[in-house]
Amino acid sequence: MTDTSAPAETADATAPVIAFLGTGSMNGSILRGVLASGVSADRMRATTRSEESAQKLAEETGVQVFASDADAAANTRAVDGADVVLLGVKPYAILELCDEISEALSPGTVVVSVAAGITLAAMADHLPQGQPIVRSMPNTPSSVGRGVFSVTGGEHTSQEQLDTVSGLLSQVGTVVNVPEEQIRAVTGVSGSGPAYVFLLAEMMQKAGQKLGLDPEVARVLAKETVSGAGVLLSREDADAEALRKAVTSPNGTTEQAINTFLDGGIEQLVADAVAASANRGDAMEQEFCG
Ligand SMILES: NC(=O)C1=CN([C@@H]2O[C@H](COP(=O)(O)OP(=O)(O)OC[C@H]3O[C@@H](n4cnc5c(N)ncnc54)[C@H](O)[C@@H]3O)[C@@H](O)[C@H]2O)C=CC1
Ligand SMILES: O=C(O)[C@@H]1CCC=N1
Repeated sequence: MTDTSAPAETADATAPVIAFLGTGSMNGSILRGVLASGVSADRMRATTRSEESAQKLAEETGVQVFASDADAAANTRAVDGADVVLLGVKPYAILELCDEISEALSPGTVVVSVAAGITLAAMADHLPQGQPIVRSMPNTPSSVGRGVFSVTGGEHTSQEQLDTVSGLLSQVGTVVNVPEEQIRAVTGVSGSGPAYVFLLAEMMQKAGQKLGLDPEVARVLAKETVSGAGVLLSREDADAEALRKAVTSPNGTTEQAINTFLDGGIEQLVADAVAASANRGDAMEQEFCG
């Protein structure tokens, strides 16, 4: 275990205590976002697989971090006394983690899974009878407070408990409520979505290089274009179509590029890619939840 000294700020004793179990890309993004939103490190605990990553995370964040390879009880220690437990391990490991922490959970602790392909019913089978459960589909921009999350409450989750989880997640992004059968679509659009945008940036950089730009210049142009366009789109009432049209002069350069995308079938390709992500979520449900 890596036990850090108490952080300087005073913890808000009314804020929920959150345990982040498995703090890789996704749960690490949420943890960092929650911390940056002003929640005290005193109200959080985390676990990682290795002692080395536990130490790094503890030093970076001031959160108490337990390493599961050094301490077999790491996850149960982190859960003890938590109001909300965020399960952030890979899908294949979620149900085993539910079994592992079951005895340490209080009846009112809300267990939230951010995993693709793990159903509420499967989690309920691996947690104590009546345990409040929430299934969420997040995305990584939550690390900068710009995530988007779907939430779906389980059978024994009260509206108040769902509101607690939504309130927590809304500190690092936008929260939408969806029925469980729509999580596949959320996964296709926003869960996997940041990767599509980064892929576009990568491809723009490569295309710029092909046209003779220095690699570093191409990188800066692609990165600043994609992130700058994201800022424009993030403004209230901004509309993607209107913003696109504002760049596209009649018979100008952009029109040629947009027509090339459309003639090349980008609309169908994007629909196919979003559906492929959703379908993979379905297949994972079959694989891991029976
Ligand atoms: N990466 C993403 O953009 C998104 C991921 N998700 C979901 O988030 C979950 C995690 O995915 P990533 O963060 O991408 O994976 P990751 O591999 O980056 O993170 C998982 C972390 O859990 C740790 N871990 C594994 N077993 C552990 C244990 N027993 N105790 C403590 N720590 C343990 C691993 O060392 C690793 O750091 C998955 O279920 C995925 O479906 C959902 C939406 C988006
Ligand atoms: O690729 C994955 O399986 C996870 C779930 C959504 C985004 N990343």
